[in-house]
Amino acid sequence: MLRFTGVGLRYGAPARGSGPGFAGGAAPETLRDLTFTLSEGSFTWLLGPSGAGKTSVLRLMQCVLRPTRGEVEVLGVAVSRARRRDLALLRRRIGAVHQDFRLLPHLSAFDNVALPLRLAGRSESVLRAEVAELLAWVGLAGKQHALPAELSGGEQQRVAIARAVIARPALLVADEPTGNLDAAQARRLLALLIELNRIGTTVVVATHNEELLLRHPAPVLRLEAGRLVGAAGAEPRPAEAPGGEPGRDAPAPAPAGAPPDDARAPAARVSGFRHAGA
Ligand SMILES: Nc1ncnc2c1ncn2[C@@H]1O[C@H](COP(=O)(O)OP(=O)(O)OP(=O)(O)O)[C@@H](O)[C@H]1O
Repeated sequence: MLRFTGVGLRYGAPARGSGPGFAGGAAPETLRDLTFTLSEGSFTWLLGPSGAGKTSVLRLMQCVLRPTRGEVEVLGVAVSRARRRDLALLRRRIGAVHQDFRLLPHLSAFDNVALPLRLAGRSESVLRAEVAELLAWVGLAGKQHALPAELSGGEQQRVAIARAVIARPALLVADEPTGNLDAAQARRLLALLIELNRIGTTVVVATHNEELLLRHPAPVLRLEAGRLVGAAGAEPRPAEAPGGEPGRDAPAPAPAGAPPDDARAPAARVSGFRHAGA
């Protein structure tokens, strides 16, 4: 479960509880009064104009930032009160796709994707097949040995996505994960996120890509100037389609070009699946 209670974030200020005498600073808050709960296994779109605070919300969910006010609870852990060591362990259960990819430049595509499994102590013989399968699924079978600098922006984004999902995290946060992908690749990524969610991962995706919302209607958190807009921040309907109403009651049919059922993402075919640390 993911719970924000009265959360405020002010960049440049010490996190709540990090030192005595903290008065709050003079800069305006980037995030203000965020209160919402996302249940375990949910799928949520995070929307809002540029600068609204979407990346900041995802960083709080990833536990790389602590709130300056209020409380963030991630997978049962209250982040403000958690010890550094516990936060490090918690982060291993969270997959993240960053807007700027953050691939390790000296590692090949294969080794970047393999990293979370190696950190989890998986044997080389097992991880080799899993990494190869996922890289093939995202269309990079021939690029396993390429360094990030030898890949296009879209290819780097696909490596970043594969790295985020390979360990089947309990929580996946993705920041504009289709920003560098063409329409077909974006649909394939969506299929991967849906399969991961279907086997239990809580998924939160920040996006400006309206087509994705129409294809996969799900609850929406909408931010404007650091605040949630809409009732309690959770809207049950996706953005309206031009000339149509794709709401939750009438999910959009998969348009032509969507992956067929037999093209299920690798995550869906794993039997006996358990989330990292579950
Ligand atoms: N490290 C930082 N230090 C200071 N201010 C920051 C920092 N990161 C973000 N901000 C500010 O916080 C505000 C929200 O930024 P954020 O990146 O969360 O928005 P966003 O909705 O993700 O935007 P975009 O859609 O353009 O990525 C912006 O005004 C930004 O300048």
